[in-house]
Amino acid sequence: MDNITKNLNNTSIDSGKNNYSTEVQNSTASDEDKELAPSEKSLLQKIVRTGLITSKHDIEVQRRDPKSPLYSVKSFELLKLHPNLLRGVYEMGYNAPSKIQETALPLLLANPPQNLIAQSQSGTGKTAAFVLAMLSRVDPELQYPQVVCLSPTYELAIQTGEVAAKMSTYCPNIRLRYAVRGEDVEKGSKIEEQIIVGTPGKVLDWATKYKFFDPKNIKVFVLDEADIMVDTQGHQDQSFRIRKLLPETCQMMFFSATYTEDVMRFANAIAPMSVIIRLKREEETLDNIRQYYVNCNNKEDKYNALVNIYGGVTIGQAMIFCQTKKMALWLVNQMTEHGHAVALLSGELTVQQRISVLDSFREGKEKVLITTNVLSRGIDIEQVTIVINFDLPVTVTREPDYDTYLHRIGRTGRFGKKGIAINLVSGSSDHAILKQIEEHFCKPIECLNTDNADDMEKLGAED
Ligand SMILES: Nc1ncnc2c1ncn2[C@@H]1O[C@H](COP(=O)(O)OP(=O)(O)OP(=O)(O)O)[C@@H](O)[C@H]1O
Repeated sequence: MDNITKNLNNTSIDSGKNNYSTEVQNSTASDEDKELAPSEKSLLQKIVRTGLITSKHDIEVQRRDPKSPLYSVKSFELLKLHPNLLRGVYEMGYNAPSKIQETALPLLLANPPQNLIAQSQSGTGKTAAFVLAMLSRVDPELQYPQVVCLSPTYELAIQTGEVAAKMSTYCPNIRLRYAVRGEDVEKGSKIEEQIIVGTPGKVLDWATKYKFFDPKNIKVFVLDEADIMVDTQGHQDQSFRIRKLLPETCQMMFFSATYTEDVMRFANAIAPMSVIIRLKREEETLDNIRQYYVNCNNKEDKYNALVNIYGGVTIGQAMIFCQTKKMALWLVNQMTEHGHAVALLSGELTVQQRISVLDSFREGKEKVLITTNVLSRGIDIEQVTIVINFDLPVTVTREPDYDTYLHRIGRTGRFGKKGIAINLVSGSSDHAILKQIEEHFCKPIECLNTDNADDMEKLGAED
């Protein structure tokens, strides 16, 4: 990744000049009862009944359903983005903002700046929401970092930077620098790019040890996957130490699909007077992701179920999650021995290997990616139609890890597309965990018999 410093090219953005109000907080209420056309109603019923969501038209219908996370009453024009940013957004194929985008953006762009702690379901466009806010706040005339965005993993930092690069295609003077493993700055020099996207350790080093930028100039601080940043020991220390270096007035933006009560309290303490956008528990899982479980006796049995699914469904692409690297490796060996082309991404690969595996999977060279929790969050690959939990996500004390479950299954069903999540369960403890997950999210997880042709047909029909 030599050329990781990206010049996010073209014309300038006059940030911070828009005088936004917070009227958006109530913006959806007046349109709540807007009547749908009969054809839209019947399509909606079909969606609710079958979970079949495929076309752009379906997404447009979801935009009109007040219960959908894609619901929006505004256009991007009404969000008063800079025309050059707007051009970039439309060029990315975004026709209208999602619910989180139309709610968060006016708050994030209002003056004086205010802090925001935002929750929205996986794949509903949080990244675009905070990236647009970051880009809008930059003063392109100033050649030093003004925005810091922290991601929990290398892959996610790169993905976020790539979204920013695309969105700012027509903003030539805004530039971004990645602060991730393998990236270096010449000793004694200063970073000139206005935006830093990176992982907490590297950003902290650059700010304190090497003094590559002055944290006092930072006016926007974004924590993507905020809950894990606040909740994981290493990330927490580093994120807080960075926060302490920033000016009191620095605008804080926290985004995630999940927050525990503790994390929410903590976030509120470090980002005082925040506006909070939260979901109800039953809103956290997406209806467009159908959830199943398969009864298995042991890991060999799980492997057989997997092969049945693989053979029985014309899947787009699948991500398979294992709890340990060891299990992931075992599964990769099993599958390759039996002639299946699969990719493996786990934490011990080098960063170059990780990016190359992900690129290859993104390009569709492998249909199956076997991984661990390292890829459970944020990764956005549109063609992933099935997520399989080879192992259920559990904590070290073998309690259900609800948040990881939600993030893992959220790798499919991106932005209103349909998706399937299949849990392979063996033994009574697995069953108990699955039951708890089902009850926690108040969403049914149906039994699937992979040896039964009817069941497999049902699955195939939803593919
Ligand atoms: N307004 C929009 N119109 C069309 N597509 C969009 C829009 N906003 C985002 N998308 C697309 O939706 C997909 C999911 O968006 P994104 O990755 O931002 O979701 P997220 O909420 O950050 O997900 P996660 O919780 O998994 O991190 C992406 O492929 C993105 O390009």
